Amino acid sequence: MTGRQHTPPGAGAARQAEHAPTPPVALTIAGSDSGGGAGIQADLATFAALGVHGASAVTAVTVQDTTGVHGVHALPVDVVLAQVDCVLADLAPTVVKVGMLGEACLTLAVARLAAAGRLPRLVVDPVLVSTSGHSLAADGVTQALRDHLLPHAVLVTPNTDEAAALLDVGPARSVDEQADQAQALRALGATTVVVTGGTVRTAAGADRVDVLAEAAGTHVFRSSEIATDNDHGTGCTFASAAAAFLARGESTRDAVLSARGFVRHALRTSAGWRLGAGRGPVAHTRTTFLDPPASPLTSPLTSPLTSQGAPR
Ligand SMILES: Nc1ncnc2c1ncn2[C@@H]1O[C@H](COP(=O)(O)OP(=O)(O)OP(=O)(O)O)[C@@H](O)[C@H]1O
Ligand SMILES: Cc1ncc(COP(=O)(O)O)c(N)n1
Repeated sequence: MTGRQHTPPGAGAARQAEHAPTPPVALTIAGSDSGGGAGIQADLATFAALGVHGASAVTAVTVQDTTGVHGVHALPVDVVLAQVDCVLADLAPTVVKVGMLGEACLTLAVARLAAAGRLPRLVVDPVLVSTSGHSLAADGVTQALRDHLLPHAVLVTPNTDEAAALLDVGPARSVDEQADQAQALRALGATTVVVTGGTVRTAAGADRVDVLAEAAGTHVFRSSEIATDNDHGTGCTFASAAAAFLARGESTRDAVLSARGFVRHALRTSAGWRLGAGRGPVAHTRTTFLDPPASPLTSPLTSPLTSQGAPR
């Protein structure tokens, strides 16, 4: 080739993009939701929205839409572990998020990897039952999670029903009971536990309450409920957003606060959507959180830590 090469329009931008900083990598080990609202699909969309490269190990294929779960097909344990192995070896994720495991044998196999120190900064969303009421966990999963996997987690994110099931007690009837359950779960060995989705009736409607338990104490985050029919997958989105913020370098407590802000923004953004005949997905990727790219981790995601009465 002779002379100066022709530079096509936009090539400068393309070259710049080639030199974008390497993103952090997170691995999600979770089930597929064919409707795209929860599970692997929610996790990867959330990672992408937050500038984190998402790798995935699929544990099960669910036949699912916004109206419910119509079938669950577990993948063989060795197929799941092969996905995890190759991602760990090649992409070196710095955070691993676990969602639906489905079967006790897989839960135990993942716990063995965690015990061997192979799952860095483990975030566990102990998925047991879908919001639509379909079981996503076979016999023995609850016990395997409680006795073998949770003790290795830096963060566990049960909703109030999952917390009660893991502790084999009734659902919390007050914020104090929700806090007691968060601390009781933490006593099983996880560094931090946040029990999500408590509801407190108010004169104006309702508040949603998440309670975080850590070594330093218990923190209650309380905000007004967002009126929407599109709340399918909020738990997966919350846990994967927390994993993404951990991967971006935030402390666990800050990552939880940022994840809360992300989910609330996603809920608000999708509140007017009509996707499917049932409870639609939240707006995982229609967020403007990280715009402009400069100082991406400041407002409006983060909010000061408060006990009682977090930002609305
Ligand atoms: N309608 C709502 N308004 C405000 N916050 C909400 C609403 N629904 C869920 N959240 C928040 O979303 C986060 C995770 O929600 P939640 O506890 O409902 O998870 P989950 O029950 O595991 O969700 P899912 O099972 O649907 O994936 C929490 O911070 C919770 O407070
Ligand atoms: C594959 C998969 N993982 C997790 C959930 C929980 O989400 P939800 O409680 O919103 O149904 C789900 N429905 N499907």
